[in-house]
Amino acid sequence: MFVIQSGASISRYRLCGKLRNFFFISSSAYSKMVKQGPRPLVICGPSGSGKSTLLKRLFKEFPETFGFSVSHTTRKPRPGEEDGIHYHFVSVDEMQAAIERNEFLETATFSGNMYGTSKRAVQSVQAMGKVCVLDIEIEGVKQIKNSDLNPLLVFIKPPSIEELEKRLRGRKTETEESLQKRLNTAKVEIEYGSIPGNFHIIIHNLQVKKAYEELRDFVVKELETQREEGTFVNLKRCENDLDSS
Ligand SMILES: Nc1ncnc2c1ncn2[C@@H]1O[C@H](COP(=O)(O)OP(=O)(O)OP(=O)(O)O)[C@@H](O)[C@H]1O
Ligand SMILES: Nc1nc2c(ncn2[C@@H]2O[C@H](COP(=O)(O)O)[C@@H](O)[C@H]2O)c(=O)[nH]1
Repeated sequence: MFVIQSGASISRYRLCGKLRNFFFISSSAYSKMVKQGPRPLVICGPSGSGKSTLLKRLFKEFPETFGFSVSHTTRKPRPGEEDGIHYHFVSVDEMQAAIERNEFLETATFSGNMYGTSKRAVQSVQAMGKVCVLDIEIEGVKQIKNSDLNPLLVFIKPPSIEELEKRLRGRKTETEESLQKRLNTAKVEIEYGSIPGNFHIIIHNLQVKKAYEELRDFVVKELETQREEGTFVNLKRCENDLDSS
C-alpha cells in the first residue's frame, strides 16, 4: 500500500494502491481499509520456546509479506539487539509516560521488565499493507483479544520445562535470576496456551524444521483464504537457503 500525505491541508488524501487500482480516499476511509487489511499474526509461547527462531525463518521465506511490530521494553538490550529494530529500549519513566499518553494497545510486566505494543508499531506495518507480527506474552494476548485487531493466534509449545531450561541456558542471554523467573512463568503460560480455544493453533516445537513448516503452512493457508475474500496479501516466496538459520 502506498501512502501519500498532503502536508498540513485539512482534508488529507492518501493514494492507495489496492488491487492495482488507485483511489483517492479520505482519512476515515483509509482507517477502515487498514482495519480490513490482512489480519495481524500473534506469536506467543514461553521464553525460549522458539518464537524468534521460527519468525526469523518466516521473514526470510516471505521477505515482502510480514512486518514486525517493534515493541517497547524497559529491559536492557542483549548483545546484537538494536534499538528500533528488535525493541524500542526505554526507561521505566519513559514507558510510564507513554502509557499515560495512551500510546499502547497492550502492556505487560514480564520477568521484572515492562513490555508493550504501541498503536504506532502496528499501524506503521499495516500502512505498508503487510501482515503485522506481534511476538508477545500471554497477558498481552489477553488484552489484544479484547481489541478490534482480530489477529491469528499461534502458541509455540516447548517439548518440556526441562528442554526449555536447556534451550534458555544454551542461549546464554539470561542471568540465573531472570532464567528462574522465565521458567516459573512458563508453567502458567503452557497451561493457558494448552486450553482449547485460547489460540487458533498450538505448534509443538520439537524440531525447528517441522515446527516451522507447520507454522508456515497454517499462516499461508489463512492468508490465502483472506486473499480469496479480497484482502491484498503479497505471498511472494524467497526460495534460497531457507534451512540455514
Ligand atoms: N526446536 C528447537 N530445538 C533446539 N533448540 C531450539 C529449537 N527452537 C529454538 N531453539 C533454540 O532455543 C533458544 C531459544 O529460542 P528463541 O530465542 O527463538 O526463543 P523465544 O521464544 O524467542 O524466546 P524469548 O521469548 O525469550 O525471546 C535459541 O538458542 C534457539 O536457537
Ligand atoms: N505483552 C507483551 N509481551 C512482549 C512484548 N514484546 C515482547 N514480549 C514478550 O516478552 C517475553 C520476553 O521477551 P525477551 O525479548 O525479553 O526474551 C517474550 O515472551 C515476548 O514474547 C510486548 O510488546 N508485549
